[in-house]
Amino acid sequence: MLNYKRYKRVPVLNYPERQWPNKEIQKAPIWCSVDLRDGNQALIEPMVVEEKIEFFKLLVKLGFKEIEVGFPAASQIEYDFLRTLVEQNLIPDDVKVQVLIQCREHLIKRTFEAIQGCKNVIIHIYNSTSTLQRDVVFDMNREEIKQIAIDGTEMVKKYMKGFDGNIQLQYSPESFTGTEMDFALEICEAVKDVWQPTVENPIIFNLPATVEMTTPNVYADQIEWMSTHFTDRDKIILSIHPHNDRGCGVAASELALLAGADRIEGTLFGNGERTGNVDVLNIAYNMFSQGINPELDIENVNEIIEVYERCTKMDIDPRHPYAGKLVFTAFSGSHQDAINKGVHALEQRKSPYWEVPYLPIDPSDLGRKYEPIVRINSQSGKGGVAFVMDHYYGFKLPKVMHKELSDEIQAISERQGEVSPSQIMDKFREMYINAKYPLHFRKMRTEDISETVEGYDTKVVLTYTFKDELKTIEGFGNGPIDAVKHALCNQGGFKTKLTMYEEHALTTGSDSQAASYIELMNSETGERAFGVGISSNITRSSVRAIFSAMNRLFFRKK
Ligand SMILES: CC(=O)SCCNC(=O)CCNC(=O)[C@H](O)C(C)(C)COP(=O)(O)OP(=O)(O)OC[C@H]1O[C@@H](n2cnc3c(N)ncnc32)[C@H](O)[C@@H]1OP(=O)(O)O
Ligand SMILES: CC(C)C(=O)C(=O)O
Repeated sequence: MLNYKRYKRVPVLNYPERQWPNKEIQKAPIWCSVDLRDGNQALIEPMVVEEKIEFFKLLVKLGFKEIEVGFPAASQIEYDFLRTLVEQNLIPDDVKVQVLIQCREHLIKRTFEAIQGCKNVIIHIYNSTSTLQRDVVFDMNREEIKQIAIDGTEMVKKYMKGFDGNIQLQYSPESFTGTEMDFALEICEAVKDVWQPTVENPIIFNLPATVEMTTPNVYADQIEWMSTHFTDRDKIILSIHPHNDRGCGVAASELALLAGADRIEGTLFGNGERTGNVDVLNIAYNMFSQGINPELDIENVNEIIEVYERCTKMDIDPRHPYAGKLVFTAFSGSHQDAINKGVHALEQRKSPYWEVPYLPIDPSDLGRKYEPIVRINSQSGKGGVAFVMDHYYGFKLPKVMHKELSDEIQAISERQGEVSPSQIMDKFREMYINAKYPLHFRKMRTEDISETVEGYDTKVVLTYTFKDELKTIEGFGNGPIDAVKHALCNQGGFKTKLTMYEEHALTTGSDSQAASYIELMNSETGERAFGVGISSNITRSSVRAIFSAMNRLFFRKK
């Protein structure tokens, strides 16, 4: 049996004044990417300088204005990377580079050497403040831990004197979520007192869920409590830095935004320590799907995936929100049916809003234009097959035809598994369009007859083969379709009734084709069959559909 008694419940904050449950996200936060630091420090193979440069360029292209580039005092690669950014002039003027350092003098000194030449830098100092780390890692009391932060801030003030660019200070009470709130507040206030931020150059207090320890509402309470208890709130940017240990990083971030966070640190696709940092793209796409401008240029998720996978050597899970290969694909019949109907309704209503069941956003808005929304396997239904015929080949099959084709495709999928669109089209062609034996239409001439013959106004002279023998016959009817049907029925001794007729253009432009769909009923037996014809001429496509239906009704092997 699982020994759950080994685990203590994380204390929750007693905070009944909370306001965040009544709020809504209204705008994008300040985004800060920590891919090149927190993400990178968790990789099996951390990125080399060239990979970091490529990744940095991607982040700039996506619109990140704050990018943590590493821990330059930690290793030569980290140091060299920042120097390369500076020396190759790769940091746009409107982008702040952020560097992480422990509150230790030799590391701070080295970091200031690394940032020489940068215009805008966020110096990010941290120390662990949680009850557990104070006890087992540092063996220090609250005052001693606070002193580390104060000393670190003073050291930054000392070294910034010889620096030309703009410095903003960020302080993280690391392991914040395991820290008593009054102590987290006390230590931040102590740092603030030393730093003396201004409204123009606010200090960033970054309150990390270094380890996600409990439910997202508790993190939101902690963030709102801090936000409402800070003094000089207008001189503070409240930043969050959630991890995803319980799989709730995105939820915790969203609730923390409601609770007053101004800024989010996270990574693309949630790379990072253990289960990762929060996935900032996920949050941004969530905002986008609510009609909020995410203020990131994320309209080509495939390009982001490509650079990410190459540089980090990590894969995106097929079910990853927005980015996974399968997240915009429906295999199951009822989902496909609803998507098929939803897409048609969208086209017909011409609404400016995207509203399709099971698809929270239009995949093409993320640059996922060419990926299949509907894939066909044994779980699929007639709506899915109709969707494939329409979306890949432009055939808008009449509803009454859906089942017959779908039954055939289902039989194939039960034998072989997934059925590709081209296999579906091949089957459709084989069943309907190529139903040209024994009756095969060749040509026809139509005449309007003013003096009606037996009440008909159209005469056709029809040439076709029957079992490869060429024949030319005449027929009369109300319009060419009726006249051809009568001609064939009289010639062959068949009695039929037309029970369905639909047609539409297949493509637009000068070489457009028409598709015609017909259902004929054998008036003696009640049996029915569909026929399909295509041609650049609408009359000819209808006649081909009649031939197809006649062959299938009277000559198909049962
Ligand atoms: C939650 C996070 O992600 S925090 C960021 C973590 N990232 C990294 O650690 C990656 C880069 N780090 C490194 O490469 C190394 O840690 C270095 C180069 C920075 C420092 O290396 P070292 O000095 O050899 O060792 P280490 O990091 O283990 O330092 C431990 C010492 O620093 C102290 N320390 C740890 N964090 C801090 C801090 N934030 N401020 C001040 N002192 C600290 C510890 O108490 C310990 O002290 P002790 O030696 O007296 O016991
Ligand atoms: C340095 C801090 C912000 C950190 O990475 C964390 O707490 O996860």
